[in-house]
Amino acid sequence: DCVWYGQCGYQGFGHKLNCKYTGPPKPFSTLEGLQKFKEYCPSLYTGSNVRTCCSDDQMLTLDTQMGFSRQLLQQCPSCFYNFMNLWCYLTCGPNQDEYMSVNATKPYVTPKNETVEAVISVNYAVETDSAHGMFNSCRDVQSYNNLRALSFLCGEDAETCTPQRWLDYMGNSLKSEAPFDIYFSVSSRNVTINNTVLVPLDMKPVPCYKAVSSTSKPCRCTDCPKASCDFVLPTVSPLFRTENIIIRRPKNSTRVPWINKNFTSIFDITFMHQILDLQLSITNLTAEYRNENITLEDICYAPLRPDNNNCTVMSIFNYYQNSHEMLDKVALDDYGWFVVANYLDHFLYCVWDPAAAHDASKLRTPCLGTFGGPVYPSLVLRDYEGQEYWTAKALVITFDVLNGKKVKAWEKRFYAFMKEYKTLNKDLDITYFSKVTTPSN
Ligand SMILES: CC(C)CCC[C@@H](C)[C@H]1CC[C@H]2[C@@H]3CC=C4C[C@@H](O)CC[C@]4(C)[C@H]3CC[C@]12C
Repeated sequence: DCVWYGQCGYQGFGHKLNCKYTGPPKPFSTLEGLQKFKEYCPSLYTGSNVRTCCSDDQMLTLDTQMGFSRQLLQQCPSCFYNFMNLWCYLTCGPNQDEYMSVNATKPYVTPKNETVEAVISVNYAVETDSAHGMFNSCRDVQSYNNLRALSFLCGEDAETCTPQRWLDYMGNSLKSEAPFDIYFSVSSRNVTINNTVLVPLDMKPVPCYKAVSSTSKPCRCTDCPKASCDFVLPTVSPLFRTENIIIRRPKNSTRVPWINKNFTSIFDITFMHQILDLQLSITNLTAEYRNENITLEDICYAPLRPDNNNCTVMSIFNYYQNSHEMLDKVALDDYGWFVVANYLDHFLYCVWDPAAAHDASKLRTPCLGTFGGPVYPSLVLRDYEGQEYWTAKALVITFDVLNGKKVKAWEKRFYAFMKEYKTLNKDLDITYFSKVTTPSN
């Protein structure tokens, strides 16, 4: 039986909650819902009259929330399949109540003026081997910027991530995109939570060196070290390239005090506008290749293409969506007199929670970059003490591009532009270079 069905109101910033429901699973009511279910949850699909614990609109929510993870993981089909199964069983599994229980609810008044219960946290028991199997199938999946996909999905470096930490991070509504808290129990024995016995879910994960079905392939060996060569690999070509700029200011530049922190001079607002201008000029550069005008957009890595063509630009300006206007945004107190939050408060929030859709200051502006992913502070700042990012002495801007002939042409234009910029801005200490990043490192 089910523990929830359908959606009941919101929590936080537009996160949809589910309605508590104890009863048998139900069929989908639209073709769209059914198709999404078939696409994302093939292992639960038993035919067009399949009965599940998720409504059509829950499937649409799952679809919209999956974009970023899908882009990161789908290149390794077994990993993506296992990852999806975790969310499919949670959202739709017809025997939900065996491995899941509702932990807390809040009242929700329906449009028909009935008061029902909206689920605000759940317990989810996952079998130990299943959790480890899923984790292992995904742990080496490569992503851009020399990082593994897990570095984006685990909230910490892939190196230190563990199955439990991964699940805990994803289930934490303050940190990930989870609409409510999901408390995971990884166990090989039954677990009792608030007098309810849960039988840990066996998801039957597929290892990354095996194909999910006869029509799909196992993962590449760069994404799955165990997938060695019974399957022939194309010669590994360096997939990604990054164009990097590092900028410092003279030592004696004035610092920027704000609240109780002494921000370094790179956080000076005028300076930041200047460097944002530099970044935007680079985004708009055009180069010629075989009588064709190419721009960064033609060669860049845009993880959410075709839905979102914005290039991956790793820079602190993406905390402000690369917009001068967003950088200047301030929130005033109730009397419209004092500034209670500005770009520096936003910065402090975003370095702590780069994937946030909204900061927790009065600004309520997003941290997510325009390319649809988080910007990790360690990639965009240099020379800071510990985790004290406001002490950083250098800004790093990285443009992620896909290797190819067009890139060479664009790069030439980029170098020429940077050379000139350097001569015109002698007060800045600027370094720029390209880096090849092969999927294997
Ligand atoms: C990008 C990183 C930080 C997070 C990766 C995990 C994401 C994809 C996971 C974490 C929690 C998950 C959500 C948990 C609960 C629900 C409610 C359900 O009715 C629809 C799916 C939905 C909305 C899931 C969608 C996918 C989800 C948002």
